[in-house]
Amino acid sequence: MSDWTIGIIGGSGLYAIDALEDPQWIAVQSPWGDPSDEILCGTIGHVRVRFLPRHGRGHRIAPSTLDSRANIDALKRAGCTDILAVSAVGSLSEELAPGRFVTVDQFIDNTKGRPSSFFGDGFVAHVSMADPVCDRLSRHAAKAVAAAGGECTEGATYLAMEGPQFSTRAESRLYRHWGAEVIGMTGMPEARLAREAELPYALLAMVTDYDCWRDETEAVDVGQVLDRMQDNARLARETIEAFCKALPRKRTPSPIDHALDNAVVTAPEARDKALMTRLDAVAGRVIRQQ
Ligand SMILES: CSC[C@H]1O[C@H](OP(=O)(O)O)[C@H](O)[C@@H]1O
Ligand SMILES: Nc1ncnc2[nH]cnc12
Repeated sequence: MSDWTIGIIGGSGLYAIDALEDPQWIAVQSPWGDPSDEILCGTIGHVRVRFLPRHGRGHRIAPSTLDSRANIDALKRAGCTDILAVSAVGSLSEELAPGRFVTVDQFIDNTKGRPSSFFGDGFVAHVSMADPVCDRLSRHAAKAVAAAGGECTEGATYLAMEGPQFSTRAESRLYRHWGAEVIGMTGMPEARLAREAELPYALLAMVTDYDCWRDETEAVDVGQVLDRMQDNARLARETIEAFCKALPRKRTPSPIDHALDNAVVTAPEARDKALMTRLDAVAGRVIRQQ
């Protein structure tokens, strides 16, 4: 086995993966809440894989109520070194037609009131989100899409909306003016939390629709998203398999493994013990150092 443990977060339409050897659903407790489901643990080639369906099996959990803190914390507790998240997205760009895969490299967070940090009073920390994804994983994901026979555009700005309703036409056009290229409901705060947990994170998005800005296309509905996802599910699964199999055996360190170095501002004597206990997985590395 290599030293990669890849957490895969499966989005709409991706609730399990069949390429896993020795698959086992395992419940992982988190002090932050209930993860969306048990974690499907197994291996693909030389890589340990921990798969978590973002909305739970059967798509039980809505984007606004799914507990991203519990999900990221549980994946960290399950030993993940890196996370590849998969999402269905609407396209805000003519060139990104339904069926295409996209690696996200920037986010605009327009979600409202979701818990978006592990830190707070008693343990204040500020990580950089300037470059919110791991380039190495994103490049690797794009190559895996090509190896599986799909087409992937590298680098797009993802607008995270609250939902669960889809956007109005005015919103959809506004987001295009803001420079957003794809839209979804779950990429934030997930990406922020992965960074706080020092987990390199990449978001592989599958374009399912043109949202509602394009006059010549029907406005998005959930049927369009799920139909497109069903068409793409095989490609998504083969991409995940190709992604794991092509990882080099040796995982060289990423700067994101140390995202909390120089991020914590609360003096050791002013820290909240109860919060530090909850942070044992996410920030244990820096807590133990100080
Ligand atoms: C099922 S349509 C809207 C739903 O699909 C996307 O989910 P995910 O990002 O988990 O693939 C979108 O964000 C919404 O949650
Ligand atoms: N148009 C859209 N808006 C928000 N989330 C989506 N997920 C898939 N398509 C979407």
